[in-house]
Amino acid sequence: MTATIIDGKALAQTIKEELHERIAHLNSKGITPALTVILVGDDPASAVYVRNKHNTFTQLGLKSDVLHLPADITQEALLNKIKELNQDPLLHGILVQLPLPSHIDSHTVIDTIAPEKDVDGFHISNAGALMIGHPRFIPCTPYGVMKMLATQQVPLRGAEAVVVGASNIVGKPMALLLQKEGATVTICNSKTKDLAAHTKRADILVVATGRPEMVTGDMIKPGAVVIDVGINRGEDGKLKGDVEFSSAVKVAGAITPVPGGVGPMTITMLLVNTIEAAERQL
Ligand SMILES: Nc1nc(=O)c2c([nH]1)NC[C@@H]1CN(c3ccc(C(=O)N[C@@H](CCC(=O)O)C(=O)O)cc3)C=[N+]21
Ligand SMILES: [Mg+2]
Repeated sequence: MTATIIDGKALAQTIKEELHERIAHLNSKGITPALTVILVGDDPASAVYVRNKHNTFTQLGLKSDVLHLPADITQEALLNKIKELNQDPLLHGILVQLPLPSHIDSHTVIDTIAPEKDVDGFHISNAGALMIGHPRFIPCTPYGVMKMLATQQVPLRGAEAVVVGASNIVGKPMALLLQKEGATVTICNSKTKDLAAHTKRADILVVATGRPEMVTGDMIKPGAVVIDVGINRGEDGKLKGDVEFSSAVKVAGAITPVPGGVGPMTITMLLVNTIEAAERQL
């Protein structure tokens, strides 16, 4: 038995094709959805993601700007730049690429973005909206995972879901979205005792730890749906997930690959959120 491979790249393509109509409608009203990505410093991995986002946006006819700021920019100067962008009526989305240099407090930065332009869904008011079950902008990675589960028709009501990783960007919003659909959700973290005892109970296992190949086949319930959010670049330049694919694929019922799984869906949901931000102007 070998698992179904959940093709994130193909699903991303399908969703993008469905967006053409919405983009054309906005265009007919004189609106071009526009995103500005702020990149601070010159982390090579961040530069790759920012380039991927920019290319995806321009391919669909959306406006995309990258604002590249020096690593030693003061927090005040960065906040002022965001406040300026908040005021621009032709701009619908603002994304500050994370991580930021250590002299900058990322919470302060994110909460300076106008919530209605926070297409990452990281602002405290967007996080709160999701928490109470009335989401405004849903963070792109967990949003993309929910689309993958829906397309695979994975039953969520009453399912045992285990999320490994408790970040504000992935783990916590992922857990809330699964819970909203009626799953029983366990959130594990780096201090969890006997992680395998939890993961082995999961019908749906989402792994977002940033630790390469830490979940292995023996930690997976036979037939489970395994979602690998990890993107770790090895010394050989190859991408590795947080799940050891070679052993997991023999046990799981369905699994996302890395690359070509969650990553392309993240970018697609950023498109969706930016288009939605623009549609609020209609
Ligand atoms: N404010 C903010 N929002 C983010 O959404 C955000 C961020 N900061 N910081 C970094 C992470 C990472 N991230 C990825 C997006 C797409 C791929 C992606 O497209 N991956 C491809 C391949 C990428 C490759 O080849 O390097 C794949 O998995 O198939 C990966 C990673 C968004 N992030
Ligand atoms: Mg995101």
